[in-house]
Amino acid sequence: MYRFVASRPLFRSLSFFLHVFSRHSKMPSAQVFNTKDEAVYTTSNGAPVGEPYAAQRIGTAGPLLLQDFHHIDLLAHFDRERIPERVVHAKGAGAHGYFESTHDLSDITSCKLFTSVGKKARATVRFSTVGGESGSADTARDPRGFAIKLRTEEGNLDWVFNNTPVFFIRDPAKFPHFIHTQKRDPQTHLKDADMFWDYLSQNPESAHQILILFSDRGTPDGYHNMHGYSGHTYKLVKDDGSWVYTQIHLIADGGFKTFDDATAGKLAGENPDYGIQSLFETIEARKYPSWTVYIQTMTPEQAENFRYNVLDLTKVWSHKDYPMRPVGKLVLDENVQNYFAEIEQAAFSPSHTIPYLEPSADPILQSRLFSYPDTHRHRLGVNYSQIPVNAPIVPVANFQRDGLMAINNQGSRPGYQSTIAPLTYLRYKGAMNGSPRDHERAAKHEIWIGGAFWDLSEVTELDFEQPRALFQDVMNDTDRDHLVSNIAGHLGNVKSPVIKARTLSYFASVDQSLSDRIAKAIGAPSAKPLQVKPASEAISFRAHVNKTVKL
Ligand code: HEM
Repeated sequence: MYRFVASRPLFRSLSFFLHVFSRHSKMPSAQVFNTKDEAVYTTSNGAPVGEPYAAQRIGTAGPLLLQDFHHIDLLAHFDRERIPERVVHAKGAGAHGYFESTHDLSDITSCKLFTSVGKKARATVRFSTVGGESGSADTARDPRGFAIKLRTEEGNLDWVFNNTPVFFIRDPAKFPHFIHTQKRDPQTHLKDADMFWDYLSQNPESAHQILILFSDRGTPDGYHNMHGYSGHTYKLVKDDGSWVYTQIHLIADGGFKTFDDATAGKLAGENPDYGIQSLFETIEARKYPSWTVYIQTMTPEQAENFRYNVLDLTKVWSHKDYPMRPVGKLVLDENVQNYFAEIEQAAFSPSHTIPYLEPSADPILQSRLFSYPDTHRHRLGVNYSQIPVNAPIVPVANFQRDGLMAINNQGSRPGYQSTIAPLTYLRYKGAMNGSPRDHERAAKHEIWIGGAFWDLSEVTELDFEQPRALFQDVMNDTDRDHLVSNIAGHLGNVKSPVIKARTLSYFASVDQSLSDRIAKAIGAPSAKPLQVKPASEAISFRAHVNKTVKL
């Protein structure tokens, strides 16, 4: 009795708040159940229950009764509360908001979202760390995920981005190896510095990303004070079949704020949920976080003359040669009502795209197009796209039927191409992969002809140019001091002298003084750069195109 009397005023004000909030919620798929003041406590089949804490038993001390559905319902559901956490990016935070187009891109794309100034799409965003489990610290040194779902009139567009413009790998089969080295050792079940640097020093194309990760950008101040980058090259397509390569950037209007290593480490102990909390409280205080969305573009001809492979995710495009062009704004203005329903169950995929915004042939991106829906089927079930947070705001009409949790099973519509209730087919000229294109340039980078190769990229001197420029020209003295001490703090834990020496060679390939400063800090001998082929022996994108494409 005491429990109910004591908790009722709190329950009443909370449920009133949820009720009011849900009525005004702009989030189309947010669901709030039983928040009305007069809600009656029930079993899952809606039958009223007198006392939630009571269990049926024989007498007052005998065994429990199987007929007490309330009790079984309660426990059985509780036993199944957990779903698999994401294999990577398990720890996260999220909110809702909107994207608004501020500039007309109709000279380069027919994508409706980007060709009409003022067009808006409701958004759900999930930020995350990568390597840690769902209870790990928000301030860990790690890249951050920045996943955005935009609900457009032509279906959902997901931008599954990170807060760094480059990545550790460019050969997709390396991903599970790399991730395993960031997670726990199979025997000790501990994170392991030897494993971490053993992998990286064998795969030096990671150097660019590692320099960013071990700068203070590796420990952002919360989730909403950072930029987001597509990293991958995408394609913006026009109705006439012409297209440009593009890179997408979200630049935080409040700037990219970071912590130094000591502050991040302290917060990891004191408040592991710092990022979740600061995002929620910032939105509650109506200081809505916002980003300006820009693109860089490159024509197919420019791509063939670009110094780097346009499909290489370890490289950035110079802003001078490929200027940033504004596109729109992303604003987060609504906290979730129910974290699990609206964020944990959110399923983002680079393959969720809309007409005229297409993936490039970047092999990592191509591999991700498969991996995300695959993991969603495992994590959330085959009908994951019918969960309210994932459901498009436009009607879905196709021939997919049944399966676990089929909530929108498309009524009486026949499950085959039928003349009884035919579906209408919109024959876009330039829409989605494989549609007809009449432009010669499109054909050139669209029709790939060649043998089936086991492809694996090679590291050359070219791979150290951008990290070297980052270290020597972009970073200032403080940045460089922090970089050295952040790396030394981690590499100093490595036990194997061989791995330590190879890692110092890896950094010497970027800059000898960087390597020597780290070596001094960890008390190791100076190391020479890795032996790799000269930049002139790197296979250019033009050579790849000419080798595999015949018109
Ligand atoms: C071959 C390379 C990659 C593979 C196989 C891969 C695979 C995965 C998988 C399986 C998940 C878990 C998804 C889920 O359970 O919902 C995930 C999450 C994620 N990945 Fe990747 N990933 C790769 C590279 C990348 C890259 C290059 C980026 C960014 C440019 C990225 C950004 C993200 C983000 C933001 C999430 C979290 C999505 C969310 O918040 O639900 N990943 N990745």
